[in-house]
Amino acid sequence: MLLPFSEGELLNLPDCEITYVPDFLSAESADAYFKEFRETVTWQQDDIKVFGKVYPQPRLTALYGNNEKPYSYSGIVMQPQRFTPSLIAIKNQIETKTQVEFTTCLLNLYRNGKDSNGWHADNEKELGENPVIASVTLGQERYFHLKHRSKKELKYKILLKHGSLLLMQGETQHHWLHQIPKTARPIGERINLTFRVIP
Ligand SMILES: O=C(O)CCC(=O)C(=O)O
Ligand SMILES: [Fe+2]
Repeated sequence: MLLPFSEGELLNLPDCEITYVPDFLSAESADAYFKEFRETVTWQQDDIKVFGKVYPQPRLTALYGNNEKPYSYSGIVMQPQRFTPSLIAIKNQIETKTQVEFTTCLLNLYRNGKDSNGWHADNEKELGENPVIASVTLGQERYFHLKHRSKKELKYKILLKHGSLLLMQGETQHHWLHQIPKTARPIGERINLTFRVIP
């Protein structure tokens, strides 16, 4: 994947390849995209199964793509809708930087500080051996936590700001877990777009 260092910060962590690009979108286009996706995406709340118990997922989601391939995780199977022009525009902007062609975008809406995304790796088998994930943040900034699977002392957190891009690639999903924790602070809504490759 091509990404000149001048355009992003490669996190100084072992066993992973994670790049943060804080100013990926201008504030104006990030504002406009937030408003558009908030209003026009058909957000759904699925149930997830954790240790045999069923809970409503603590955020809303939607799936878009340029093929018919479903995406399955945590016992949920999502069918994609066709990419919208705005999702295609953002995807093209990411592809220019990364030289990777993305097929699918999972959108997350965190309505407030109680919404979250628990510890996981994006290692579903449809994503291939070394998944490439391009994650765009719109709206409220939230912390993104990382922890190494076996070296328990290795932890990291990064504040993902409005209009930023975070790229995970290489062996990242084999060795690290990530989460968006809850926060007790009164905060606003955040939309996250995670572009993925499901060939
Ligand atoms: O909201 C985020 O920044 C992370 C989302 C995520 O990890 C996922 O959808 O797999
Ligand atoms: Fe993830």
